[in-house]
Amino acid sequence: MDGFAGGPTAEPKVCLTIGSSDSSGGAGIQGDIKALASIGCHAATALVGITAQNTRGVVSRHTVPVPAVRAQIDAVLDDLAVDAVKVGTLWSAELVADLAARLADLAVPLVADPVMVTAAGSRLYSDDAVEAFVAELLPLAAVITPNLPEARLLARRPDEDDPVRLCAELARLGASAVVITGGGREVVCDWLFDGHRDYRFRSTPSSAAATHGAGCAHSALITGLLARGDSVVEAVSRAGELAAEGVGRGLVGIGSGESPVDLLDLRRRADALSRPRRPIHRSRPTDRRGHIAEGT
Ligand SMILES: Nc1ncnc2c1ncn2[C@@H]1O[C@H](COP(=O)(O)OP(=O)(O)OP(=O)(O)O)[C@@H](O)[C@H]1O
Ligand SMILES: Cc1ncc(CO)c(N)n1
Repeated sequence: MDGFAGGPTAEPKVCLTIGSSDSSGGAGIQGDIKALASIGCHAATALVGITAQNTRGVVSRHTVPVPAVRAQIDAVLDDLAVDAVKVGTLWSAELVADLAARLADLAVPLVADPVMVTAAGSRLYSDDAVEAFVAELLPLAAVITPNLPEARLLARRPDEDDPVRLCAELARLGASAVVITGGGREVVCDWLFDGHRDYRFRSTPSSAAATHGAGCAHSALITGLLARGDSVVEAVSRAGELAAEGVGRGLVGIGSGESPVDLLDLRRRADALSRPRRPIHRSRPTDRRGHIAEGT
């Protein structure tokens, strides 16, 4: 059972994710939708870019015009009661400035994942977008979630190896809370500064080469968990565990490069559907879904 025996007790929260399409379906907006669904959240989306991408890297990228991004965000915020917002790929300073202007008065948590380089090593930002992010979006965010190379770029500390010092520097630049993710084959450790204390969350590293989308899933999970009312520390801790599980059961075999994480446990779902169905005994004829046919 999935815990619905007595009927659902909580309504799904609504999260808006602002980011780019990944044609291979593992990261970006597609990854966010799956990660949010895995924790019972409804994902609304605003596309800022389109990548032609597979598990080996980004082949080409196209930006969505800033007014078209703004129109998507307005359409969602004007109608849906959004409980938290995530921002991913940065693309350009013009986009970052417009997002900051639109999101400045947001009354719900904003999670900013400054995606600059993908797991396969492809670059997804312009230099002026980094400066604009630090000046305009970073101060608005409840949490920022760079990985170690991204944290060095944002903090302008190219030689700093200590995540705790990088968290402190990003907090000094105005971030309310900073998570530096440290996925890897040998050690997996995320560092958090929540504005008060430093924390370290270790996960068991999965040797499976299925980390495509791990960072997007992690920040989307934090967004959904904040929407559900978790504190920053709780959300970061649980998101790290769930992301690590997603890597552990990642879809090795899909794509020849860095295969996608799996937050939705697709193998279990595929397996459940391929088992023979039990016959339905009813006195009246049923349709293919087992519904009793009308008028009989
Ligand atoms: N090999 C691994 N084993 C277990 N968990 C992992 C592994 N790699 C990453 N993770 C998990 O995924 C989360 C995201 O970490 P990672 O450092 O890979 O993000 P990222 O570099 O921003 O990813 P991306 O390039 O997809 O944006 C981490 O919190 C960690 O828990
Ligand atoms: C579109 C997109 N966003 C984010 C990432 C991060 O891995 C990616 N690979 N592609």
